[in-house]
Amino acid sequence: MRIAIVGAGGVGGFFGALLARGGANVTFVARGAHLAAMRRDGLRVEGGAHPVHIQDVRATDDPAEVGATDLVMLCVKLWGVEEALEQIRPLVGPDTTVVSFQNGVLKDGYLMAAFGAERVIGGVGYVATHIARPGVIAQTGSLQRLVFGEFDGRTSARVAAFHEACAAGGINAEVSTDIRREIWQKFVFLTGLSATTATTRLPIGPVRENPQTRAFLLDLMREVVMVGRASGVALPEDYAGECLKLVDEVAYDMTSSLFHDLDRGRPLEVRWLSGGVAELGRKAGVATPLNRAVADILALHADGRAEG
Ligand SMILES: NC(=O)C1=CN([C@@H]2O[C@H](COP(=O)(O)OP(=O)(O)OC[C@H]3O[C@@H](n4cnc5c(N)ncnc54)[C@H](OP(=O)(O)O)[C@@H]3O)[C@@H](O)[C@H]2O)C=CC1
Ligand SMILES: CC(C)(CO)C(=O)C(=O)O
Repeated sequence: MRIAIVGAGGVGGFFGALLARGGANVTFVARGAHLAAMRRDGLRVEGGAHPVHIQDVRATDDPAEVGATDLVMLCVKLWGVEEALEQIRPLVGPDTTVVSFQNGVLKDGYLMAAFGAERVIGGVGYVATHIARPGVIAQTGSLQRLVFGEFDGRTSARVAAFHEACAAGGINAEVSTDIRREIWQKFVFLTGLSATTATTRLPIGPVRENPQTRAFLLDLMREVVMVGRASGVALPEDYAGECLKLVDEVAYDMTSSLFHDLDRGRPLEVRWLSGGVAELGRKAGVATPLNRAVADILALHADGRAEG
């Protein structure tokens, strides 16, 4: 299977390395020092249970060199989507499938607008990773999981083929018949985790142990569930409670991609995460004071530091 990974960072670098290890024909679309290091030294994943080193990495900053592929995985930050979508047009032919493993619930709309709904399948990625240094992805904990599927829930040959490629690389991959709900479930978990770790500047361990920050986390997630339900997503009413159990299972020192970006002075995705909850809540008539407060507090950092 010919797979183009657009954005070879925490998510794209990690899952792309596993797909390449499993035998898929993977090309990374990358840039800057990270691209140079991958070309020179290959791509490494460190810190998790199973370190990976792919020596011969196909990587480019010019999608036209690659041409149409079977599947494109979009893994850039949400603030970089517009630029990336323009740039990757040469990767998308009549038979190409496009999937985003970005966070949030608005991402697939961007893909459908750019390439047509028929080319897009839905996806969510669970992993705690970041670029430690050029050419190297650092993983915290052992969580790694991809869930994907057709938006109409049917089983399809393209989803089955991607599932096979993931399994060959050792990815915990699942096909969903209700991918929209999966995307929202991840949104509940992620906005809780990212909002609390970024505002406290601490990993999830201490946040979930302290009764006050634990209640804050639960209430943040409850707001997202209410917005999802009001938007027609079949989330169980007590889904935030279920999510809290998931939060209790992740590594004590796990943070979030938002935390890493804040820590490094990079632009934040908060507009699409807690800010997205507040915006969707406003449209659906659901009050979201906690998510709004998180978005307002982090607004001063949303564009990153000049040197970040
Ligand atoms: N990291 C995590 O643990 C998880 C993240 N996510 C989500 O996945 C998405 C990606 O996050 P993450 O992997 O952390 O992001 P990273 O910043 O680690 O990686 C993105 C990479 O893509 C590169 N990039 C951006 N635009 C382009 C472009 N036009 N051409 C070539 N390369 C480009 C970036 O380069 P540069 O640095 O130069 O901008 C960077 O190397 C986000 O939506 C995030 O919320 C989901 C699950 C887990
Ligand atoms: C919460 C986590 C680490 C889980 O995948 C994530 O998606 C993120 O931080 O972006």
